[in-house]
Amino acid sequence: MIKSDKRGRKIRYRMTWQMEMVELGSSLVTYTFLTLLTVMFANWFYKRRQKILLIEQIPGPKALPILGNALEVNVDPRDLFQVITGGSYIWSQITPLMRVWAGPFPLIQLFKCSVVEVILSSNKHLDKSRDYTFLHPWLGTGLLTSTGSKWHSRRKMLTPAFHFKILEDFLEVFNSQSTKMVEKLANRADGQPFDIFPYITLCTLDVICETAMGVNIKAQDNSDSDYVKAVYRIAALVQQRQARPWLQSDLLYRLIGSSKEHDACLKILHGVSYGTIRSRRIEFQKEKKNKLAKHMDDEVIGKKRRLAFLDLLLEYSEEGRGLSDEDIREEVDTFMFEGHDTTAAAINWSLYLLGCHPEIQARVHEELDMIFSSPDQPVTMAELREMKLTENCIKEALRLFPSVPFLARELQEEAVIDNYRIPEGTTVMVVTYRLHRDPDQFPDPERFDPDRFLPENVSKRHPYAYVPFSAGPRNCIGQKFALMEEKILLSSILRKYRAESCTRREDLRLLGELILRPENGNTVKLFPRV
Ligand code: HEM
Repeated sequence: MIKSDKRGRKIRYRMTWQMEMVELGSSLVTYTFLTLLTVMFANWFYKRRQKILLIEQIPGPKALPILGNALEVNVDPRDLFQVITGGSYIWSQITPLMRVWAGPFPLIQLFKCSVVEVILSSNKHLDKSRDYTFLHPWLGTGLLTSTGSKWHSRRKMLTPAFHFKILEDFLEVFNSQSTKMVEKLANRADGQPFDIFPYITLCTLDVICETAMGVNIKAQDNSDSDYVKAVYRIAALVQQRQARPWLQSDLLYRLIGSSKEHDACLKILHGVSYGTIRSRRIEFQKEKKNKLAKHMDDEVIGKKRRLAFLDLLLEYSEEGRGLSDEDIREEVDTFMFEGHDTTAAAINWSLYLLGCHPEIQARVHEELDMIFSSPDQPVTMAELREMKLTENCIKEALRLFPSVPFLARELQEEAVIDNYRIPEGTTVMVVTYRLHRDPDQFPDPERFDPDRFLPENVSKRHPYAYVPFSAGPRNCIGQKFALMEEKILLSSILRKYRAESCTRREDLRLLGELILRPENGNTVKLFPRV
């Protein structure tokens, strides 16, 4: 071994046998490590190659190495939805499923009911895709975004909060909040065009807070809601990240993305949800004490207590069943978002389409006039059951403009779809917007025709042809709630007013971020019905 002395002269030392052993040992470790790394890389490379070979058999557009098809969707965010659905339209003419590359990640889009059924009906493919991880800073891993055993236990825990008995108790809130909305609209019912979207959104926000959270936040009295603005902005930011692979690493997002704006939105959103939990916790404890003081505890009167959503979570946390404040917060954020934005969009789309089709609106007016003796009569379960045409209009609006225009799962094991082997780890996306326009299931698909939902027509269709609430074990937990709310809010507007839509179908611009909305709001003219 050669070393230098203080003056830089080379000196040859004799290695002791111990030193030689140490050197040999460290070389051995290095060689073993490098060999292991090479084997692991070769193994990874081989497996990836196998997957790519399988994926490449599925029809789809040509893709660049590493970037895949990402550049094709690197467009103005306002154009993204049209680009995605435009591409899917062309491919849906020749194949029920299509392959694209989201950067280095394969993504399979499904457009036909037979292939959608394979995924949605399965008990195996329940995990959400990596696109949902960009929602984690906001929604944590609440019911919408969680996977595996956490999702199972939360779903089981929260299902009783949507029991029909509880939904019936919510009728009072649906009625009172919709009355408030209709009163606010009275000032606008002068035949002048205005955007009705915010009126409906604030009403659905009030509804979800008062029903599920037990807190009246009076959003309708504060038309300039920071919460709603933050929801819209964060949805746009999340979608940008999903579409652009170079913004997906947290580090790069901090360096070149809009992370400051994202964090500012989070501050507003979490501020509202924590505030809601605090208010309800205080009320909930007061109510419990009062009940005890009056010996009104439900167990004493021999009835099992049914708790609405947030009370159920608070009860669980007080019983020490492993629900932290953070756990409650993520569910509250999930339900506040899923529970108001989806329904607001659906009511707006129904009103928009009825405003484009005066002849169908006249039939709805007729139905409502038959059911209600006065425009102010509160809606009960009996009237809800009778609103058949109104319900079919809502269903048809959800077909043409599903509030959730696509959803995605990540395969935990290989799936065979339309004879193609799709390997584990692949993202599979149901393009609901395209599925609902399949001419084999919905002839003349762009036509608004609520009679498609008459029982005799429904029975002719494939059960997975229409899935606005998703389907199977991971379907929407709030779908009954949503339909009740939509029928009450929409009918409360139409009992008092006639609506005319100011935007023609051919001029519509769609914004499909997390929720499908008209880009420029829903401009209508309202006229009082006399
Ligand atoms: C028109 C109204 C609504 C539509 C169209 C709708 C649609 C959907 C869809 C398509 C999914 C599946 C999403 C996915 O797999 O990524 C879903 C899930 C969910 N929805 Fe809704 N939804 C509506 C209203 C509501 C309401 C009112 C609530 C709550 C009160 C709600 C709560 C949820 C939750 C928590 C999930 C996740 C369920 C799970 O993964 O177990 N939704 N919804």
